[in-house]
Amino acid sequence: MKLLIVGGGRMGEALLGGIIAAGEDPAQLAVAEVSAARRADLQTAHPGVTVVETPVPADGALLAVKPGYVAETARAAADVGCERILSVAAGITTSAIEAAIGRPLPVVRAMPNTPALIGAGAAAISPGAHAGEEDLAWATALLEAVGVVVRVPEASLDAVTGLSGSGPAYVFLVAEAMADAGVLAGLPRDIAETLAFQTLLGSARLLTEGDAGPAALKAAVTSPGGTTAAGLRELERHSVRAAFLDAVTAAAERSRELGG
Ligand SMILES: NC(=O)C1=CN([C@@H]2O[C@H](COP(=O)(O)OP(=O)(O)OC[C@H]3O[C@@H](n4cnc5c(N)ncnc54)[C@H](OP(=O)(O)O)[C@@H]3O)[C@@H](O)[C@H]2O)C=CC1
Ligand SMILES: O=C(O)[C@@H]1CCC=N1
Repeated sequence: MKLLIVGGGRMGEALLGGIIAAGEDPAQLAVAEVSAARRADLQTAHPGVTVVETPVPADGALLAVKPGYVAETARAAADVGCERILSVAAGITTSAIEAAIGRPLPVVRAMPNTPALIGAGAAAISPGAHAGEEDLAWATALLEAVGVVVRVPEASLDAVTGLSGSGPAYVFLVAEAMADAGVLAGLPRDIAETLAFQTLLGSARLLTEGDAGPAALKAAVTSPGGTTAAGLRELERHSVRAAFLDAVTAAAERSRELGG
């Protein structure tokens, strides 16, 4: 096996689906998942992938279990002969994983996000004490198959978790709120959702595909004395900007707590 994913939950399956969609041969992939019901779902959704209850040997193991299970699953993957470990768990440090394994195996820590499922993920990675350039290149290639990857010092991974790891949930909340607002303004639900979701998609593409930053793009929508200025005044009055600052700060702090 090229890759063993330990934990076939929401993040594990998003990465599995993204990696297969990017062209990886399912016969080279295995998933170890404790829940029998999840194993059945995974086998149906991803034909050709080896779905097992406990880890099997692979070139590398990607740990996508809850933070509390990382130490035991890292040890189990190392014990069956996986040659390097990539953990995507919030908060759990490479030194904690290395201590759990008890011998110098390369460990890389990453924080991806669920848009990896459609190849639009954002991930940051950091090496552990025994991970070299080859190990980082392995982890980068894996995650680049499903989105963009940046390298950060490990101390920054909690901030990454608060911003882009948890970030899709903030955007989905905004999407819900915009669609609700359209309904409040008198639009049918399906039309409000189509317009709200496409507005988010188009705006994200302008941010990522063009040269202009958010301030210039916002100014281009905001006519003097017009509708957008009236709407933005309400967002500022409700401290939406401060709410995002607090949300990312709280999520980063929670990531630190999970590690402790
Ligand atoms: N969801 C997200 O958007 C993101 C999550 N992450 C990280 O990914 C990790 C997984 O999160 P998420 O996918 O949301 O969680 P889930 O609960 O959806 O998935 C974890 C899965 O692992 C299974 N599991 C638990 N112990 C073992 C074990 N020993 N061997 C094999 N499988 C096991 C769980 O089974 P059971 O439920 O029966 O215990 C569950 O199916 C977390 O550490 C999280 O911090 C990182 C970035 C984004
Ligand atoms: O909510 C969580 O703890 C995980 C980590 C980042 C996204 N989901």
